[in-house]
Amino acid sequence: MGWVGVGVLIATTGYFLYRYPPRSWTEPRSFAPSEPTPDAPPADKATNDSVQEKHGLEPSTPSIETEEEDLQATPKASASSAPISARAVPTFNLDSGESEPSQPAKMPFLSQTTKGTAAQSPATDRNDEASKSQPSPQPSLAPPPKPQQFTSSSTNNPSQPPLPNKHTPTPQTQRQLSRPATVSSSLSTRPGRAEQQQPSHQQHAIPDPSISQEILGSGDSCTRIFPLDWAQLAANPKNNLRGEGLPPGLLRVTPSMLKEQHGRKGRDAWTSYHGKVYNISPYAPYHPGGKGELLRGAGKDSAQLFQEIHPWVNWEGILGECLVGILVSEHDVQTENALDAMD
Ligand code: HEM
Repeated sequence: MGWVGVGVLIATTGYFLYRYPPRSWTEPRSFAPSEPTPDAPPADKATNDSVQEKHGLEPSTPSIETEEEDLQATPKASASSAPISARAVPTFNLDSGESEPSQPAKMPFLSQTTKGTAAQSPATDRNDEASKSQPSPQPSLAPPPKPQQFTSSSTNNPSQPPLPNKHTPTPQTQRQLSRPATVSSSLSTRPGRAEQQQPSHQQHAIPDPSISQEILGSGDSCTRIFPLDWAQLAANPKNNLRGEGLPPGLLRVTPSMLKEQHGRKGRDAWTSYHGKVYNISPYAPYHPGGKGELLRGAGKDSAQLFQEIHPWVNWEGILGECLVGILVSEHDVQTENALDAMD
């Protein structure tokens, strides 16, 4: 019997050596992934079982040979080494819990998605929220900067008294210094000023012309009114901006007549500009430079003053409705009067 067993062992060993020569032992994994079949593990198991059963009948089989046979028993048995070769390639090891934490670090564009899904997990929710709340650069979480509000109290110069008196056109005191681009651009030819001015967002009532007339006799100065108010006032044909008691046509105004219209003692303030005479009293409360500045030209020609200060301002566009007459010399008027007397 012993010889028979030895013979069977030699025969078996010779058969396997013939079937799987030793040179193929060094490359058992080269063909392992090429035969991954869904039923590989059962087939592998069955093959191993059959081998074990065979070795179970051979108690004298060396363990070294058994391991060699386990690895290379059949081609399907080689496929059983697929997990080993898969472990060698980390990208295929989806079951490994070690690769998941390192994945977001390698791929930042996936880290947010990973965080987003992980944030839904209660286990990692606290850590993620803590990490989000601390270094979060989202500006939407911060309150927006409070817009700067320009109120009459904030824009008014403390040294410059407001206009809460009887001479002030009532609805304009709360919006001094605010200028609409549309009106100002139409009234001024100065380049770049329209961009600096704030858009209008208010409705302005047309001031009562009687109030404007009331201003004429006042001694107020530094009245700054919204130019739109003056534009609306000038656009109203019912407002007699030329003054009370004047004939409908243009007057022939001599320098002596002009000098008498100085704006005091209940008289309107007239001024001349390029041969035309204007009643500047209605515009006084609306003059951006102040009433006192404007009245510096009362009773005389204002061309030089006007050109020195703001040559870009459209005089005719602002004071067109205030045109009283044309400036003539004293001699012309005397001659005309003499001719009238002769007739
Ligand atoms: C005749 C004597 C006048 C004087 C002494 C005078 C003086 C001034 C002064 C000091 C300013 C302020 C300038 C500034 O804040 O930068 C000003 C602004 C202004 N004045 Fe006169 N002014 C006179 C006549 C006029 C007239 C007749 C008009 C209208 C036709 C007028 C229309 C304006 C306008 C629209 C502004 C604002 C200009 C701007 O902000 O660009 N001024 N004036």
